[in-house]
Amino acid sequence: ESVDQVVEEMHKAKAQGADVVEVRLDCIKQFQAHQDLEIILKSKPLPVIIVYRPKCEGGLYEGDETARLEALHSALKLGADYVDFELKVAAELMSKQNKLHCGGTKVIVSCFLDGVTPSKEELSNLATHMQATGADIIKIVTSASNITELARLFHILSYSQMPVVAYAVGERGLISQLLSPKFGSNLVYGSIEGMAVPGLPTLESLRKAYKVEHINSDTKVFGLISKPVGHSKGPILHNPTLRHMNFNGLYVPMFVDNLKEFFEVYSTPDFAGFSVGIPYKEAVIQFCDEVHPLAQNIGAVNTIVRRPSDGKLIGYNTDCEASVTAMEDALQECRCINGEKSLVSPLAGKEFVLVGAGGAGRALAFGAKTRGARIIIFDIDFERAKMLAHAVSGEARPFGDLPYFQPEKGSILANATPIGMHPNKDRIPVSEVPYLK
Ligand SMILES: O=C1C[C@@](O)(C(=O)O)C[C@@H](O)[C@@H]1O
Repeated sequence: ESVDQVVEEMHKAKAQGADVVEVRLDCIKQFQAHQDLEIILKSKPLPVIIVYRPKCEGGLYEGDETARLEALHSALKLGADYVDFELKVAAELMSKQNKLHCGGTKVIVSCFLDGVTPSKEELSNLATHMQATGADIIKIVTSASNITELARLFHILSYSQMPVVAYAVGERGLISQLLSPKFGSNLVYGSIEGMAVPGLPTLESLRKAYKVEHINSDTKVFGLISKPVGHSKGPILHNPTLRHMNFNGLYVPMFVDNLKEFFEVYSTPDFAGFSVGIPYKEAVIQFCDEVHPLAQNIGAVNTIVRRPSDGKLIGYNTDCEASVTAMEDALQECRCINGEKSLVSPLAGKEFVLVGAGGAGRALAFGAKTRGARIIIFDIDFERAKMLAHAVSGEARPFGDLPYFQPEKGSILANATPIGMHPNKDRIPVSEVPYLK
């Protein structure tokens, strides 16, 4: 909001690994164009993009248009590395002055499209129109309401003859930014610490979790299909693993609203595999070409591989074995006798109280059954609880009875509900104070 702060934040951006920094003049209070730009451009530690967004284009500037354009021209004259002109302005300037440039400054012509992302043809026409202004780089930003719209932006990025930046903002737009280097984007935007911008990844995540500098056209994409998706630790788990294996791949969160449309649009070998999260673990089975017998039995898939030989989607369930062995490992630690682990599963014969009979719950129940546990199931949908109980020879209880349930000593409680998920991490589905008869 002040020139001093701009200078300070530019240095922070550099320290956090940015290559270029965008300065939004419209955010500076009592902005004095010439004087302030001189300070900013003299003290810049990195190449700078100067942006001065008016309110009608999503910015904060509400003043006179002539003063705004004069400020942008000052930035050109003072040697800003890049100046961003909105398409409308750029087209007008070109028709009046026949030029947008000054010195070595590069001109970005930008366009923000609110609402549904236009078709590929419309986007191509728009890109041609933007290019005709004499821009060095064109930048198209949309507000995607569905992840499938992003494929049109990837198309523009892949086929454009000139440098393009194209991405969508919002939770559903995130992968357009993370994957944009794969499809040829010139810049990836990230926000610096303490200045989170809704819908933009943080610079730190771009550098540390996603390592965008390593992404290229051969990078295979893996993603978590889920809704919501922001809670997942998947990216910080899988991306370092992929790098450790020297595998050119990237794991990204994919906010999916419609499974059918998703699989239709993202059907190329570039999209090599998926994790499946809440609420799709059961519904996704119908989109798999083949399903592993264990996953078929459980009725839930949490991992999909696109088979390289024929592109078919093969569904697996890794939740079952993973969750049960995690519990066994934890219980074995308490059971070690003279440093020896017992060969019998510590779940054998135990009371196993499962809350939530959805995709994750089903995997847990099947896993616990293979280890000989006695399974008691609660779910807000009693029919669903009964169906699962029938499949694992367990017992379903009405959800309303949960607060009064008297567990056996040493009984295991498994929470397979969204209760306790980010951001309400300290919640659990039962009372912490036992019910006393
Ligand atoms: O349950 C989980 C967690 C997960 O959904 C996630 O949020 O990262 C990913 C799934 O593959 C896994 O089965």
